Amino acid sequence: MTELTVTEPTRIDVGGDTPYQVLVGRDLLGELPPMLAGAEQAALLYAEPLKAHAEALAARLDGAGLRTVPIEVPDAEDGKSIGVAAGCWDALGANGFTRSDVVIGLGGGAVTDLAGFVAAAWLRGVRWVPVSTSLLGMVDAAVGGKTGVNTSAGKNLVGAFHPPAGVLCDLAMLDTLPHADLVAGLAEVVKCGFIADPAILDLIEAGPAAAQDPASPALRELVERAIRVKAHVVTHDLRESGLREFLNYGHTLAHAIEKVEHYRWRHGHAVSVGLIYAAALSVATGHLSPDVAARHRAVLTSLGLPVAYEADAWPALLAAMRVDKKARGSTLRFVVLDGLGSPAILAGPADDVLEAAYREVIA
Ligand SMILES: NC(=O)c1ccc[n+]([C@@H]2O[C@H](COP(=O)([O-])OP(=O)(O)OC[C@H]3O[C@@H](n4cnc5c(N)ncnc54)[C@H](O)[C@@H]3O)[C@@H](O)[C@H]2O)c1
Ligand SMILES: O=C(O)C(=O)C[C@@H](O)[C@H](O)[C@H](O)COP(=O)(O)O
Ligand SMILES: [Zn+2]
Repeated sequence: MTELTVTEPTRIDVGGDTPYQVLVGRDLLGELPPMLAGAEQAALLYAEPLKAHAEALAARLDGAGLRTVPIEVPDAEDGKSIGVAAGCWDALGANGFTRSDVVIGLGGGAVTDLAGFVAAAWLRGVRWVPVSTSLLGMVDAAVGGKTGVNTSAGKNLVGAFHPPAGVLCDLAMLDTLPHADLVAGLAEVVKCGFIADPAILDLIEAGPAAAQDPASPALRELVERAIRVKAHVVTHDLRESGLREFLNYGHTLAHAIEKVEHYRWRHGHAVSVGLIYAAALSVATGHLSPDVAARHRAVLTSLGLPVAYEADAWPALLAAMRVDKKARGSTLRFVVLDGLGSPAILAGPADDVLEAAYREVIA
């Protein structure tokens, strides 16, 4: 008789005022109903590529005695708008959602950011659970309670800190994730390697192909390591009054690229270019040695991530960076590296220094 090995999920604790667990494993949907205890209804937000998964999840929730209200939203960044959120609130109202009911976001980071924001504002805050289906969502977006939508002025400019009741990272979901989206998620994993856990970089360098294989033990280890980095940070600084800013390494330029590209670039691709820029800025301001900056380029390139952007985009990028959330008045603030695992804040660099660093990024 063949013996079946049941692998228990890894449970990663996130602390703070409202502690919760991030579960990582395969075939985890059975873990969801206990997280929803006390709810009569669950709104299930998803986008079209996850429709089959949403139907399966709704059937499971119905079987557990919950009335499921499926809400299909536009895919990817098209769903991260105040108009889409308003449509979701209309659906909650039409179905009489009360404070004991829950919102579930089934999808990548875009859907879970939207779902969390819908939950944060409905009745001034109801429970929500992200069921993360993309690599980027698992290692980053679903963890930490940053929720929100984009506005015409920029990325994630409206939102709320609203921690979830729990997070499901079902690695089996990655089997259907397009390869380009999987690789995009690795940019945030690499970010965690540089700001906090260099073992991540060693693992990727030892096997860039395994890092891109959803079924590999290497990818599971990368996922868990990146989640632990984020869990530690948000446990100690949910509202980004200090430590949490370091998770924004590479993001000042990344968000500007996304805006200039009208959100048609993947977030992870923009972060990859942003990491090259942040490393170059760290070198240009005397924080970092050039060999660590070169390691950024080597690791990201080995994964097939983009490391360059257009020369003539600089004025538009600089303008977009001025509404970065880390700015204080007219002073731009960047996350830089003093060394591996040693992030710091650079405040008010001169425009010519910013432009000189950008030359390292030009295609
Ligand atoms: N809240 C946070 O802390 C935080 C952190 C990082 C990123 N983000 C946000 O997350 C978003 C990026 O997330 P993303 O990279 O997951 O992009 P995404 O949510 O746009 O998903 C990318 C694409 O993959 C599809 N997809 C997702 N899972 C799938 C699956 N299992 N099978 C098939 N298709 C699947 C989606 O439908 C979409 O078309 C950005 O909006 C970014 O700003 C938020
Ligand atoms: O969780 C955080 O804090 C981060 O900065 C993680 C980032 O990877 C993520 O893209 C986040 O959404 C960016 O936040 P923002 O406040 O700069 O919009
Ligand atoms: Zn990010």
